[in-house]
Amino acid sequence: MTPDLSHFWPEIQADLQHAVGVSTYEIWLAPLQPVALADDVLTLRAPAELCAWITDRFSGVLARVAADVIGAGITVSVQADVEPVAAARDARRPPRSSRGAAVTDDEREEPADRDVALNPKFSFDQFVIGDTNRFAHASALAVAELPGHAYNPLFIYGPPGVGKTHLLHAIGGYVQRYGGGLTVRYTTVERFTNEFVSSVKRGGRAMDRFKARHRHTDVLLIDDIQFLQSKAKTEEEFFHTFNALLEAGSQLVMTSDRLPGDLDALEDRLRARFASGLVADIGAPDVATRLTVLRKRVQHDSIELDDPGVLPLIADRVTESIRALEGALIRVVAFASLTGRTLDTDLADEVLRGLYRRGPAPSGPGTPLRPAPPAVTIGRVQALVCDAFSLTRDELLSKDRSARVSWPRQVAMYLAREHTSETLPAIGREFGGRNHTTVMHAVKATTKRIADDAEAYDLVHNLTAQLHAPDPDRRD
Ligand SMILES: Nc1ncnc2c1ncn2[C@@H]1O[C@H](COP(=O)(O)OP(=O)(O)OP(=O)(O)O)[C@@H](O)[C@H]1O
Repeated sequence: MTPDLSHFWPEIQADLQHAVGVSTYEIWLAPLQPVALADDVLTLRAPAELCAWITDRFSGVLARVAADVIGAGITVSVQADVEPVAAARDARRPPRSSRGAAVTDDEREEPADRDVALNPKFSFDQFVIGDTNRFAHASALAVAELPGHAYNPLFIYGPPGVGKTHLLHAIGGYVQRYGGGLTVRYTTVERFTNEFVSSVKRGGRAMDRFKARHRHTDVLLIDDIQFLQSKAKTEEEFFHTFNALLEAGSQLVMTSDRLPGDLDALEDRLRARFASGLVADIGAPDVATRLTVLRKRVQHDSIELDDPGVLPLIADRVTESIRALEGALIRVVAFASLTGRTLDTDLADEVLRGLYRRGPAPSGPGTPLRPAPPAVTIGRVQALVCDAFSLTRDELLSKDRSARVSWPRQVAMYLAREHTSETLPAIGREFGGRNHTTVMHAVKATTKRIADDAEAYDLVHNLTAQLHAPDPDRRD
C-alpha cells in the first residue's frame, strides 16, 4: 500500500460503513482491499464472486466516499481477485529487485502479506466505559502503556459487537503514537491462516519471511482467535510464534468469542498458554453505556432528533451489542430521511418493531404492560422455518443439497445470524455440525437473494415478524 493510501483507507472504510449501514458493509464492502492510488484512480480488489455485485450496487457510494476523503476527481476501479494482484502485475512486467536482479517467486510480496491498517476511529478516547467493559478497558490501557510488562498475553473475550476489536485497535493506535517506535501488527486469525497457507505454497524464503514478520514484532494483536480451531498446521505455527514472542518479551493480545478453556478444538498446550496471562471479559452493554454511545454518535454525526425520547427508546430495544445499537440508529435516521418524516419515538418504534428483541422491561409509573416476545433461539428459528417450508428438522439439518432443502436452510442460518447473538461457529454446530464459513456463505447468499427477489424478501420479512411477534400468553 502506498503511504497515502494507508493514510486514507481507514477513513474510507469508516465512511462507507456509515453510508451503507453496518450489516451491508460487513457483508459486501468489508472484504475490499486497497491496491493502488495512482493517476486519480483508486484501485480496489474484491473477492471474485462479489465483484460484479459490488460494482453494480456500490459504485456510486464508493466514488462519493473516495472523492470526499481523497479529493474531487478520484474514480474507483474494483478488480476481481481472480489471481493474486502481485502475480498479475508481475506477469505484465518482468520483476526486478532494487539491485536489478530478477525477483524470484518466493521473494515477491503478496497483497495478503501486507499489514492491515489500524482504524483511528477505534481509539481509547472513543470507547465508552461501563460496568460490563470496565475491566477489559483498564487491562487494554495498561497493556498499551507498558507493552510486554503489564499482562502478557492479554486475552479479551465476549459476544459479538461489544468492542473487542475496538480495544485491539485502540492498543495498536496508542503504541504507534506513544510507544517510541515499538512495532505493532494487527491481524485476524483468518488472515494469519491465509498468509501461512500462501507462504507454504510459495515455499523457499516466503516461509522465513512469514515467520520473521510475525515473530519480530513488539506488539502482535490477533482478532477472532476462535477461528484458529481445527487447523492443525496453522495451530502449530501459531504456537511457535506465540512462544517466540513471549520469549522475546513482546506483547500479545488476542480476542475471542469464548474463554480459552472453551476453545474445544485447540490443543491443551495452546489453551493453557492463552490463559496464562490475563483473561478479561466484555459483556453486553448496560443501558447507561448504550445511551452514552448513542448520544456520542448523534453528536459526532450532527444528527438532529425531533424528540428526546428517541435515544432512550433505541437503547431500550437494542440490548445485545453496540454494533446492533449503531445499526439501529442508522436505520432509524435513514428511514426518517428517506421518507421525510419527523424523527420521533413513533417512527423509531415503527422501524425497530419486530427487528430487535426488547430490552429489559421499562420501569416507572404509567408504563403499559405489553406482551414480551419470546427469546429468539436457533431452535425457534429452525422450527419456524421447518413449519414455513413443510420440512422436518432432520431434513433441515441433513446434507441434502437440493433446492427444496438448501434454500430454507440458508434462510434459517441467515435468521439465526441476524436475530440471535450466537456466533457463526455456534450456528454452524446447531445446523448439523457445519463449518462457520458455510454459515457465512448462507448469510451472504440470502442477503443477495432478498435484495434481488421480491418473493424471497417477503418470505424473510414475514418470518422475521413471526420471530419477534409478542407472545400473547406471556406478560413480563
Ligand atoms: N464501549 C464502546 N464505546 C464505543 N463504541 C463501541 C464500544 N464497544 C463497541 N463499540 C463500537 O461497536 C462496533 C462493534 O465493535 P467491535 O467490532 O469492536 O466488536 P467485537 O466485539 O470485536 O465484535 P466481533 O466479535 O463480531 O468481531 C464498532 O463500531 C465499535 O467502535
